[in-house]
Amino acid sequence: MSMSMLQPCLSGSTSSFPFKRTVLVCCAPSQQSHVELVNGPVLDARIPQRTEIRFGLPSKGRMASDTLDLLKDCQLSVKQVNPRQYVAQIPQLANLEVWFQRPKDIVRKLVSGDLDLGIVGFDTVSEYGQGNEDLILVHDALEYGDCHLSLAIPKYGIFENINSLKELAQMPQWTAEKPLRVATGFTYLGPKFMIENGLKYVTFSTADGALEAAPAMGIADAILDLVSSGTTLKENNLKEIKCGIVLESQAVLVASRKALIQRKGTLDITHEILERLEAHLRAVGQFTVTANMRGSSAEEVAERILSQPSLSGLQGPTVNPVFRKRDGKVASDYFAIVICVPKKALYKSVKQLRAVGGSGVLVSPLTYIFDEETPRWHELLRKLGL
Ligand SMILES: Nc1ncnc2c1ncn2[C@@H]1O[C@H](COP(=O)(O)OP(=O)(O)OP(=O)(O)O)[C@@H](O)[C@H]1O
Ligand SMILES: O=P(O)(O)OC[C@H]1O[C@H](OP(=O)(O)OP(=O)(O)O)[C@H](O)[C@@H]1O
Ligand SMILES: [Mg+2]
Repeated sequence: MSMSMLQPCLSGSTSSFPFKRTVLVCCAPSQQSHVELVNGPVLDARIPQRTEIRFGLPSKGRMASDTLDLLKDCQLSVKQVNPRQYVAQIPQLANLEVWFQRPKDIVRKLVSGDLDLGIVGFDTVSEYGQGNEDLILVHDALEYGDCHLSLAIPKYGIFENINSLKELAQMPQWTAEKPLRVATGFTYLGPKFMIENGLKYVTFSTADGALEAAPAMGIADAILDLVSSGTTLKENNLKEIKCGIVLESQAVLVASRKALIQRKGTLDITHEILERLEAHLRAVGQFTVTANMRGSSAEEVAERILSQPSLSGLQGPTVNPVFRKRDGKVASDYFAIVICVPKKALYKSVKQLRAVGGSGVLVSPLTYIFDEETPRWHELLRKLGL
């Protein structure tokens, strides 16, 4: 494992944008030409000229398949000719190109204007976006990729009785000459967190993976890495500490503010994607339940249903008369009822339905629940000042 020492950026700066552009002048003066090296994204008021809207999705890693599955569930299936082809289409969304990229490159390319929209983990937006105001969270909770970025220390040795960030900070061992050594891939968020929490004597090293090995190898005292199940920490004799969580993360939809405002069609496409995501994620936790109930009127049936705590549905039950012909007359002594029920409460709800006379109970999955309002859309317009 190669670990390069990083200078902890203890200057207190929270943003390293805009990046600088270096212009090298080479060749003899007579045949002078300019070679422009771009060291990083430049905060530029213009956006690259193109007519297509670009949507960045994770090309591999643990976010990749869950992202495609979510889009598919929203009827936005991505058509990719083969897995090594990095450009694809979503037939439902005209004029949109999907580009498969590594999550950190999605964030970098949103900042540089080479992508307009993207789905990545919130940790990646925070680490590689570095607070850049051009990045806008359109949907902050896509409900997969859950993890948290956390500081962890060994369970043994000098750390045996250390259980909080405060106790770690107060350990007499850390001095200017012998600072706390932290191994992390989060070289922006790590130092920022330490500064904000008043840890003065800290130094950082980085590696591309298997960071949990660093303390046992004697390379670091602590690590700052993503945790989901906690198994990797446990298997390497490490523990999390109180107040040691830097951020909670899950998959998010992020956009470039400049693209939303300046690139024709971006706002409309974002609206459609957002509406589908919100409506689908609301629906995921619910079932539609239909049943028949005998009764004298729709009101009387509704009253019986509403007497049960788990049967009120999203906005109360829908009760429709079922008409039947009896002795030559059309009558309705049966009613069809429709309610939405949280998946977790399904069995309880079915029992309550039966208790008030429900029969022929049908349960079906829901694809979307479109509300009148899309709260996140209004929030987006507000952020954009529109
Ligand atoms: N246990 C976890 N460890 C790491 N990432 C996780 C975990 N659980 C969820 N994630 C999410 O998955 C994202 C992508 O992780 P993954 O390691 O697959 O990709 P990557 O970091 O781009 O690839 P690599 O680790 O090869 O550089 C993370 O940024 C995070 O949002
Ligand atoms: O809490 P857990 O469920 O155990 O997950 C946490 C581990 O998963 C990630 O590593 P990854 O699998 O990406 O391997 P890597 O170290 O090679 O990046 C992360 O960097 C942790 O090491
Ligand atoms: Mg990884």
